[in-house]
Amino acid sequence: MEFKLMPGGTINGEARVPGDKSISHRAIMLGALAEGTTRVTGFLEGEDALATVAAFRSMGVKIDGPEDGEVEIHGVGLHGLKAPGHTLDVGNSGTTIRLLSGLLAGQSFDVELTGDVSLQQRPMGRVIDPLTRMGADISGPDSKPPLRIRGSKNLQGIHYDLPMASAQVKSCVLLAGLYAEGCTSVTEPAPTRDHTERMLRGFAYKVKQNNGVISLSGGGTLKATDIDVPADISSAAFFLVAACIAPGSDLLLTHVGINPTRMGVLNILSLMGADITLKNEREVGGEPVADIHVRYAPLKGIEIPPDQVPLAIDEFPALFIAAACAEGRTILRGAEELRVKESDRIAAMAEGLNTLGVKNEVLEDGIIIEGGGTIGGGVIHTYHDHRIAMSFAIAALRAEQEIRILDCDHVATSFPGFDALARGLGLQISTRAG
Ligand SMILES: O=C(O)C1=C[C@@H](OP(=O)(O)O)[C@@H](O)[C@H](O)C1
Ligand SMILES: C=C(OP(=O)(O)O)C(=O)O
Repeated sequence: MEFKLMPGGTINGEARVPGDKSISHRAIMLGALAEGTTRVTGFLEGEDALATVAAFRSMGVKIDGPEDGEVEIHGVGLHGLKAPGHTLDVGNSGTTIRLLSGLLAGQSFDVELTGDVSLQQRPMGRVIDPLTRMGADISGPDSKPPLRIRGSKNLQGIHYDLPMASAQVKSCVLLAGLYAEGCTSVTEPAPTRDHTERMLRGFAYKVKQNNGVISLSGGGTLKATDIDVPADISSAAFFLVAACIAPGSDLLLTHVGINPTRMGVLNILSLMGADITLKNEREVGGEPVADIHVRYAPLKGIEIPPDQVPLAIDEFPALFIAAACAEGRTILRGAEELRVKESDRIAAMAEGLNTLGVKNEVLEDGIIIEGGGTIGGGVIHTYHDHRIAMSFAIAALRAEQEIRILDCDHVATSFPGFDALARGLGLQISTRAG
């Protein structure tokens, strides 16, 4: 599928974007391993979260739905999973493969995990290393998928000092820790999203946090609970930026998760001069939520504070579009993790910005973008990456010519219905098979 965008437009109205991808994955995983039935509302019916559902169904877990965002998971307890009998293909989802690696390292059966062409290029050494230290038997060619995990290993709790700021690695180690003897603890170089810790507590599992050390002990049980998944701030980010850059825009995004470990996009846009206000702040099932009101305001380029980088990691493709529309220069450093996402997001964004005539300089760990010039048009390659596709779609609001975006099927991994919602809010987007 391709997107075609006519230049210009404003963004107006009210919308609730689909459910949070990180929370949706974790709801299925913990619900499956809990005692009792977990009911989820607001679940993301995107391909990544559905890959997690399919994986647990293949391991004998009865899951009803999703239907209109509602899912019922009939938990089998921490030791109730069954051997899947075939390779688990988790598609495009890095979160699924890395978190599952931790959970499956402590099972009594062998399992193989793989994914699509993009996932097969992503580094798995980052989970193989700590899991091996815990006593797991896990390997993959060149430390990439397919991953083979041999069961019946007795895992030992370890302390792991994460070499990179990654919530997936942190979560992988903590989830393996549920099956390990003794205490498993982690420290991270910078805070990353804490949905796993919050949700474990929601399932009545004790997780401690002391002076930056996050720890739990193996051998407990998870108790089923109800989960209301907020709208995904990573999906909201495209429309936040869209409304910021298109003169005349006025947008309300409802029920968005504003967990402090996900707030980087709001903090960075505010530093750039955005007109954003949070309304109706509340807490839903252990996660803070708000309605976000955003109006057009002229943006200025900034040097992005390093502590905001892990808190906005998936939002940088959209933020690069904001930077292209801002007056002056925006500098991002310390974001080398962007190179190992669904695509090398620094390279893919730089290539697209070049196509549109936006001056930029690629750094090993970031990019410098010269904003305020004209944005042209052209043909964009997405490299199998949903966030590259959606970012260049919103760039059309300030472009002078048509933008064609190739290979947009992957948008459905995180944001099913993006094009229809975007059209309803004012983006001049059409789709075509291709
Ligand atoms: O834990 C999670 O749900 C995620 C963690 C992040 O990945 P890293 O842990 O690789 O930074 C993020 O990019 C991904 O979209 C979701
Ligand atoms: C990096 C992402 O997801 P994952 O790692 O789960 O593939 C993303 O959604 O931007």
